[in-house]
Amino acid sequence: MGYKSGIVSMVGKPNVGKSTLINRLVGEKIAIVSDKVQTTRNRIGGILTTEKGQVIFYDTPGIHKPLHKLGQYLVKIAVGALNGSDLLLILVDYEDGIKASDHLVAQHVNASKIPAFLAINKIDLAPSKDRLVEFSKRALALFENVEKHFFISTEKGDGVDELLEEIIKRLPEGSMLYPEDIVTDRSSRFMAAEIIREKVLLLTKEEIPHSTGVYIHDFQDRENGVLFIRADIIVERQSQKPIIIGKNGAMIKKIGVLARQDMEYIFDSRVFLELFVKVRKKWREKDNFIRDFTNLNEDLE
Ligand SMILES: Nc1nc2c(ncn2[C@@H]2O[C@H](COP(=O)(O)OP(=O)(O)OP(=O)(O)O)[C@@H](O)[C@H]2O)c(=O)[nH]1
Repeated sequence: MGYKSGIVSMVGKPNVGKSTLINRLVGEKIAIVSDKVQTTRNRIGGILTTEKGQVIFYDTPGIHKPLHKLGQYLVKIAVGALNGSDLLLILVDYEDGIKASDHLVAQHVNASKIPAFLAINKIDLAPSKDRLVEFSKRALALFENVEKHFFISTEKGDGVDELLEEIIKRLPEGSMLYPEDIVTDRSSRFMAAEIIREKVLLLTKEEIPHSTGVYIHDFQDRENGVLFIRADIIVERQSQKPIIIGKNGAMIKKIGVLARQDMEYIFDSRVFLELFVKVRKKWREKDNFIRDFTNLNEDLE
């Protein structure tokens, strides 16, 4: 068998574990992970190169019913991302069960006619094998193009190696699409913005997450070997600003420290990070703001 290569798009409702799986597979912190829904706002290619093949993973934003303009756009990316994939990897969540959002995912997946694997995730939370089998039957009934299904725990790692092996086997023969040492096709700017947003989500409460954007103003290698990054955290309401800044600046300092630590690890460089908070009313309704603050790279219609 020759060398394999191809694109695998992960699909599944928000919070099903797509980012965790990509991180586990690719082994570096690429897609940001949080326990709040709709973390992933963009397509993040995690690239995995082994002796047998190269897989380009796309982590698509969760497909869900759009509630506002940004939501509509996210759905558009999720559906658009399926075209051009060699294989779809559908994730369903044992813990959360089959919901309306899974039916929505199934609609898009079935319409695409692209071959698919189904991964039943979070099996570490299942009380018995029987329950899992019963759940898998219900999940399989939703999808028309599933060739194989797998039981996995992206968090614990169970079943992930076997899944990967089968994915590579299923891809077409072909040479590497990217150099061996590349793990993502996203820009460092994008990664920096996502890291900051992850820390905001992690440290603030419910009122903040869905209305937060990050805009990277400066991203420069300085002569002294320090990477200088200046970024704005964008909120929608004046009342949200003090939450992010915190008492005497304590919160923004914490966000900055945690983000900088991750950046230094990922960029393998010392990082100087400067953060500001800006209020942009209703930015999620305005195309130019959406483009800047979510770092989306595709044209809005
Ligand atoms: N117990 C358990 N939790 C998991 C597993 N996989 C993911 N999680 C948790 O589920 C939550 C969501 O995981 P993500 O990887 O961010 O999910 P996602 O599908 O990328 O989410 P969106 O970006 O919102 O679409 C996180 O809190 C994970 O820690 C698993 O196998 N077992």
